[in-house]
Amino acid sequence: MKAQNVIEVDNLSKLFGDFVAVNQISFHVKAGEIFGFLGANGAGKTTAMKMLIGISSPSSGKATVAGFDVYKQAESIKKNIGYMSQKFALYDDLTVKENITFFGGIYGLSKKQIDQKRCELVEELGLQEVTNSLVASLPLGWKQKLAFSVSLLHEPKIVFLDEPTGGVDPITRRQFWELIYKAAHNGTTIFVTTHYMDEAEYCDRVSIMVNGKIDALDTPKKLKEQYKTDTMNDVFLKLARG
Ligand SMILES: Nc1ncnc2c1ncn2[C@@H]1O[C@H](COP(=O)(O)OP(=O)(O)OP(=O)(O)O)[C@@H](O)[C@H]1O
Repeated sequence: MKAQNVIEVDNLSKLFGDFVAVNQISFHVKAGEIFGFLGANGAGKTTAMKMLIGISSPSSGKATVAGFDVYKQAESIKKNIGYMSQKFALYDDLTVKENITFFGGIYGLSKKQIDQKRCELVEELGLQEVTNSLVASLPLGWKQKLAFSVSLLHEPKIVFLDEPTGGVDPITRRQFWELIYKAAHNGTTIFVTTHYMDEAEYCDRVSIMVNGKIDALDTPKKLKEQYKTDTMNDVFLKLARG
């Protein structure tokens, strides 16, 4: 692994029977980068991400995450990353405090570390009034911000976010992205999938998957120049429509 790359992917593929869900993708992500992983529904983003977080073995190709091989060192990958998706987030039937304590324990933090992290997190997110409320009772945007912060409890090198802001309004999404910027500023690498093109504009670099392949990869500025458009939305539409 080159020193500055925390994710290196080389010709990675995943087949389900005869169906090629991920087709020989190659890219790298640098330390501290916010990397947007875009594609239409069914393009293969989640399948690719599952290989990178060590829960699905590739059919062929190579990849390392945080310096660990996805085939042989999946357990080390899991210890060095954070993960958040719409489907896997927090426990609705535990309180804010209980969720932080539970996940802190899963991530191997001591009681002292958990208490300290909980104080910082509650302060940062302004959750003082709701620490003993069930997560189920919180607005979705608060749940997302809390889930993101919980995914960073063990200070992972990389955090993988699979459509983290689905279903909330643009202002709440913008607030979520402020947390992302802060984490990136502190050195955490962000790998994020999204269907919101305003969010694609916030990324350092963006890849766009079409039918299992990466058809474009660059900074939002360069992609807009290359496709002669003013918005990432138009870049996306040009690629997705072929
Ligand atoms: N376990 C599986 N078995 C068979 N096919 C699968 C499996 N998982 C995913 N696929 C197929 O692989 C393709 C890519 O799916 P994937 O979920 O990776 O897409 P995606 O880009 O994440 O889409 P979305 O934006 O809707 O989440 C789809 O056609 C999907 O039906």
